[in-house]
Amino acid sequence: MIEVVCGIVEARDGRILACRRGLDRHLGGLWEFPGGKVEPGETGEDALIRELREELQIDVEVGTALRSAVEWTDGQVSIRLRGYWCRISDNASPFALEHEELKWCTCDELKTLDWAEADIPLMTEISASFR
Ligand SMILES: Nc1nc2c([nH]c(=O)n2[C@@H]2O[C@H](COP(=O)(O)OP(=O)(O)OP(=O)(O)O)[C@@H](O)[C@H]2O)c(=O)[nH]1
Repeated sequence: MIEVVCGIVEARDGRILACRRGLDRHLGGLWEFPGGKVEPGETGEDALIRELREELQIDVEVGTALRSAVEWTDGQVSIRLRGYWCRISDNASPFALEHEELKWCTCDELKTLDWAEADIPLMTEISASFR
């Protein structure tokens, strides 16, 4: 089981960052929350800070973890996905080094995107927190 962490990156205006995976990657073209695999010796928070620097060139403050940890497999790849709320600093703007597209979304816009399957339970929890 591969440990994967992702960031629910919230801007000041409450919008959340959705990222579309590169077309040539696993689950290419689907939407995800930015993040990646936890390396040996890293905490989830460490991995998230590293990944968001590497793929979006942003620094974030990592906050609380979502309650849902999602176990998902397609028969070849098995992951445990954990999400953390993150704050982006005021003047930072993400740059898509690895993603096909980035989008700052309202809660309603998030629901319209075509998400990687493992992200659906995270989405449900996030939507509930906006009610
Ligand atoms: N980052 C991320 N990965 C996700 C999400 N949902 C989901 O199923 N995954 C899957 O989790 C795995 C980890 O993804 P990744 O490719 O971002 O990780 P990485 O940057 O460390 O990988 P790499 O450098 O080995 O390609 C992939 O199989 C990816 O398809 C998500 O919301 N965020």
